[in-house]
Amino acid sequence: MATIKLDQLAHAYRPNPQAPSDYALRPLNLEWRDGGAYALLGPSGCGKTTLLNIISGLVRPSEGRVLFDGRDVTDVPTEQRNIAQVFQFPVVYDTMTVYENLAFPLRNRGMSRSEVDGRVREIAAMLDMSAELNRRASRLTADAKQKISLGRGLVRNDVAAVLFDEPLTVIDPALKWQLRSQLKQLQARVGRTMIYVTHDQTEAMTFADTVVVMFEGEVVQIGTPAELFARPAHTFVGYFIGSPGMNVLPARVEGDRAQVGGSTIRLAQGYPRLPDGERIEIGIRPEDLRFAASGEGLPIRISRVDDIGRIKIARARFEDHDLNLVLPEGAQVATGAGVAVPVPDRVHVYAGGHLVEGEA
Ligand SMILES: Nc1ncnc2c1ncn2[C@@H]1O[C@H](COP(=O)(O)OP(=O)(O)OP(=O)(O)O)[C@@H](O)[C@H]1O
Repeated sequence: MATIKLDQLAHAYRPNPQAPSDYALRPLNLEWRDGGAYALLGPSGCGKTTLLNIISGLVRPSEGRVLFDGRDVTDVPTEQRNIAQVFQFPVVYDTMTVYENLAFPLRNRGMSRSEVDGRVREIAAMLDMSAELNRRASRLTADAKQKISLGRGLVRNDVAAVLFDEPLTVIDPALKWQLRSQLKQLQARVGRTMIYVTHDQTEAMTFADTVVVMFEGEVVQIGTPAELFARPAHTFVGYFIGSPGMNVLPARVEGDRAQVGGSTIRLAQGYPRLPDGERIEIGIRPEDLRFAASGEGLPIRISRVDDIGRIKIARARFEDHDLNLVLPEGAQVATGAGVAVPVPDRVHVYAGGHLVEGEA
């Protein structure tokens, strides 16, 4: 196990990068705690795989260093980094049995027969594969093969970290739920540093204690699932996490007032130091807007109410913008006019996409 530190790291696939957009990974400093359960979350093309491959050594960063427990491994090849990696698609030996597949990484390291047997049976039990140990891998479904890949990633207990790159892509949706929570339990039990790459917020939130959110080659927020939800550090985080995502509205902010079109929204704090020339927006979660038929609030017109079971979502227009409100269970709201009342201390202010701290 190891603490993994990325020091002034950046990566460009093209030579002589100049503009930020030339980088697949923009400069970052990041420390992955020993034994932590991390998710690396972001949309397609944001640089997740690049970052993972830099940690495993498949890609050499064009700038900066990778340190394992303080040791510089930037130029150390993958095989010597002691990393287990699980990919999107199964990597198994078809001619071997499930048992032999799981035993392979251990036998390779010269572990004794009884130790190998103990580890293989333990991992198989964790993955509900004990009954299939003697079956040949070629006879198994894609789901089962991917479970073997997961098992092979988890079977060694001497690895610096286990890296998962969208490991549940080929798994049947019903089994996905089960495997996702099993993986979380496994992580807690084996206590190894694990980094799980995904573009699926539910997968990230279920697996990780700490979620690292990436957007356009940049790490835009690192936090617990609750922190990401409560205080998105970037408009992208607000939009990407939560269902529906945060409402983001262009605004003019002066002191403790935000102006959206002809409406004024009171803020919990003042914002005297907003940078010049940046796009100013406010973000309000649909959960932080209360609907009222009339009274003080933002004038809205509800066009549709979607009942999605536990909650209802009102789709509305406000000052020429779309606005979503989450309505509590049992709320009876018809389409038409009303007001939306925001919780003042949950209205966030953003400049150029990044959260700005208010001043009391
Ligand atoms: N070998 C490569 N050569 C050149 N450009 C690359 C290479 N690999 C990735 N890129 C580019 O780097 C950027 C980041 O890609 P990366 O695969 O790291 O993103 P990702 O978030 O993992 O996306 P996905 O979820 O689609 O795999 C993208 O613009 C991609 O086109």
